[in-house]
Amino acid sequence: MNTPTETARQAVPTTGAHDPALLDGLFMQDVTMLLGDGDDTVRALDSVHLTVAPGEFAAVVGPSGSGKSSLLAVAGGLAVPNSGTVTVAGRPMTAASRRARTALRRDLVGFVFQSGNLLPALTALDQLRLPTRFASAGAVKRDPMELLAEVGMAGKADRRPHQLSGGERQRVGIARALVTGPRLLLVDEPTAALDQARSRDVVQMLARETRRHSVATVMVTHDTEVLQYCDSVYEMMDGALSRV
Ligand SMILES: Nc1ncnc2c1ncn2[C@@H]1O[C@H](COP(=O)(O)OP(=O)(O)OP(=O)(O)O)[C@@H](O)[C@H]1O
Repeated sequence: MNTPTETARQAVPTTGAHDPALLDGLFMQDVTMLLGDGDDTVRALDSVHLTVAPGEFAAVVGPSGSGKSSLLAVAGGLAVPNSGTVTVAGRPMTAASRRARTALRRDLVGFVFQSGNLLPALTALDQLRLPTRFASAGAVKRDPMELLAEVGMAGKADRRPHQLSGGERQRVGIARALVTGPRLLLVDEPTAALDQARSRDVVQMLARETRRHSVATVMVTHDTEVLQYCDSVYEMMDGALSRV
């Protein structure tokens, strides 16, 4: 059986024509994005190539200001690059109108933020129920209680964020991101607010959920300790991405 990384390599032919519409997971080809204007223009992404297959857990490291947030924004259709191709499950995240991009993002992409970003007034269970209400009719919806159980939070389903620890909030955030059955999971510094043991737990959980749900996951991190749980590691430097 192929590892996710081998599948990822095979997914992009090195020669000849290929059709991004046939590629599952995340596919980014020759993506360049300029930010700012005039003398202050920055090449936030510089000819970036990245393929992440379903079930693959990819990490992106790099210094502050190197373009990691820009990469997540473009992959998730929150920003449009100046040039290049970005597809998720074969659907174009670049060419579509803002409205179409919003719909694609809602149905195909899950986001996990630094500190969970939960809504203070909602219980853990309601954090997961909310996005299922906004998902389109055809979108996959997973059972919120089952997902909470998967991340070890079934016993605390009725707790609000202030009644949870940082690691627990992050688990709920991961479950929430998965409840609409995304094909791409974008994770921004999930361990920034956690100690080493909890960081490991959370990242191991991300690795497990990535495989279980066959989602392509991209995690930005400064935490080199957790890279051992990832299938592939990339480094961002002045907007250019290279495999480590
Ligand atoms: N709106 C903007 N206008 C001009 N330049 C910008 C803008 N947003 C970001 N930049 C610049 O683009 C580059 C990439 O920024 P980005 O936020 O993607 O980096 P990062 O690697 O995520 O940084 P950090 O780790 O500090 O979050 C930086 O040089 C930044 O200053």
